Amino acid sequence: RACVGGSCVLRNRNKSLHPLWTSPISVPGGTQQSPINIQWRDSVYDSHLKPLKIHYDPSCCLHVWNTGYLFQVEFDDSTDRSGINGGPLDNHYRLKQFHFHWGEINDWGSEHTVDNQVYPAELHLVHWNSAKYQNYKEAVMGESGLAVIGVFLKLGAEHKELQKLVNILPGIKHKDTRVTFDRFDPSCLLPSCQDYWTYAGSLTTPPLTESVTWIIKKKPIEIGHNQLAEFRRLLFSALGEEEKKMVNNFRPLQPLMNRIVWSSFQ
Ligand SMILES: CCc1c(F)c(F)c(S(N)(=O)=O)c(F)c1F
Ligand SMILES: [Zn+2]
Repeated sequence: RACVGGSCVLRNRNKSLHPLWTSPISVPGGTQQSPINIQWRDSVYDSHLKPLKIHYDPSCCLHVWNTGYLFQVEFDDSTDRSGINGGPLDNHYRLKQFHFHWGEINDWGSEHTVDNQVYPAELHLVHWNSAKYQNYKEAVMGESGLAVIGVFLKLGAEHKELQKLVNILPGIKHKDTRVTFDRFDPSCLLPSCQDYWTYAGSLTTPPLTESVTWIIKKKPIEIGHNQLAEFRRLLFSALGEEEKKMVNNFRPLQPLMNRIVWSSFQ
């Protein structure tokens, strides 16, 4: 650490690691961090878990941008038009954005694992508690602030609707670039099976706050090899900087500690 004028600058000791992970990878004192390995046989069926109710209005879709760590599709969250409730949730949660995490090769890339099985990518749909908080920024920092649906991606048939998004990725190759993207309903990216696991966790990116109710779908969706290859053509780096491929943008597994993973199915 080089502490100048009270602000500590972490030295990036490891050039190949994305800057996000040269800082401590777990929050000091964090007791419910994400992602985790879900051990299927240790998960506990909760008969009181209701079906998750999901409604997304395609007209809420605004744009896609390259955050310098992943690409993110942003939604208009000024009304409750798009969101979720039911399942493990006590309130309505508004859809704010969705994004993916993936590897440089097909052998890894997801953040969560199931019985230590890794998937090549994982989709996260991020929602915030609009009954308890005024906006997303406050919800990120607060108790029961966020609900994130996680969907595993496996290689197989090309995903027709996802192709709409893949087609515009060349337009956001570099960090902080953005393109308009509208009339997209992300429920087309959910598996038809309703089964899910749920547990109390955190953001997997800074600020790593423990404000997330995770809802991890049991069944993966399929995407084509060429579609995942297109994700890997994105860059962490900005225009004019030395090119760094946007790959391996997942956080390492975190300890389960004193938590139970609940299942909506037997
Ligand atoms: C601060 C914006 C943000 C989130 F709110 C979030 F929940 C997640 S994640 N992987 O836990 O779903 C992000 F990756 C992320 F960048
Ligand atoms: Zn994520």
